[in-house]
Amino acid sequence: MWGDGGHWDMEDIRRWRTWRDGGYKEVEDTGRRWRISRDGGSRGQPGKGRGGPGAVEATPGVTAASPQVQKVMPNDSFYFSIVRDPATLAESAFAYYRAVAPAFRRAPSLASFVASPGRFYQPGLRGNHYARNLLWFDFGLPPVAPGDRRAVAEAVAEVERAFAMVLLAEHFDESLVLLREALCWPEEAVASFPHNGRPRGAVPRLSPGQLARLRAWNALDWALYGHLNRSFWRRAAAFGSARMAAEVARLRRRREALARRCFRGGGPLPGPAIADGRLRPFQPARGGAAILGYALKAGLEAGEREACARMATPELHSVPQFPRLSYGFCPPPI
Ligand SMILES: Nc1ncnc2c1ncn2[C@@H]1O[C@H](COP(=O)(O)OS(=O)(=O)O)[C@@H](OP(=O)(O)O)[C@H]1O
Repeated sequence: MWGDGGHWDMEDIRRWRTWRDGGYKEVEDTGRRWRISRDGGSRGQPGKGRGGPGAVEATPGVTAASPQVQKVMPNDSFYFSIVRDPATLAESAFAYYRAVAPAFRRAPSLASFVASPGRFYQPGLRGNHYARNLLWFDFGLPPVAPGDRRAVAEAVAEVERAFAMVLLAEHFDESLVLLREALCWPEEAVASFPHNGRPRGAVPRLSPGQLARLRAWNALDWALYGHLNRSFWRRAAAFGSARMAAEVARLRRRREALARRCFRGGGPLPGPAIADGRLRPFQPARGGAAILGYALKAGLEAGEREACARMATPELHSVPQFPRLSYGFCPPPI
């Protein structure tokens, strides 16, 4: 994603900064931990992305939903987030957060964790939020029993109310097309590259049975994801399938051309092969697969180099630049 990414754990950060009225304001974390992630939570006044100069926020976790955030964000802020199938999210988290989640660490392998996660999981242990219902956690939703259908439905409705749009990681390009449309962004605004990926071959293939087990283990996330997935496809249908296909194809062509122009090797490289520390993605502990990033081609002229570097920069280094990039472009309504 364009510099987003939750592989960066920000548990120790108690404040985050947001841009408004030409200056930075610090927003106090309400006390619980949060992380920049592929999903997140925020209340505020969603759905008014059109027509105003309001900020655009791809939110981090729950604390973005706090009244403190609402105080400093413009009323017409456009809040969006992104979710992923909880089964593949769980596999990714197992690979990435093994060192910090006791439930993952205690399991001798992914297969044994998937076979009986309850054997290794103890609720409340520091780091175990990575091991169960991570989307739910990141959205800051209250802990409810998965069988409590009413409570689950209320929590899901709250997310739907808070976010003008929730994207799907599995359909990242379609998501970018819809986001661009909602915000009247120019095409170049969504020219971006996947970050924090793993080399092909390093991602284990889960069997249908394993996928089902992980979805059952993450039942709250599965309920949330199912709902948001349906909303996403309703929006995509309204956009039009032929139009979507054409825009996605154009986005991919643009990305390929940019990759050839900007990056050494024309694509992602394992982090350790990237000499520039500002472009090297964080590498998780405990011998996981190398996380991929991008190295710039030699000989780029200054302007191009800066543009390429922006797209190559992992979230760890690019988050501080977010505020100045956060603007919508829709003309005001007449
Ligand atoms: N553009 C795009 N399209 C599809 N998939 C993408 C994209 N960008 C990132 N990714 C995948 O997201 C995973 C990394 O996510 P994050 O950077 O958010 O990190 S985290 O897992 O939340 O910590 C990581 O998934 P895994 O490889 O399964 O771990 C990335 O491959």
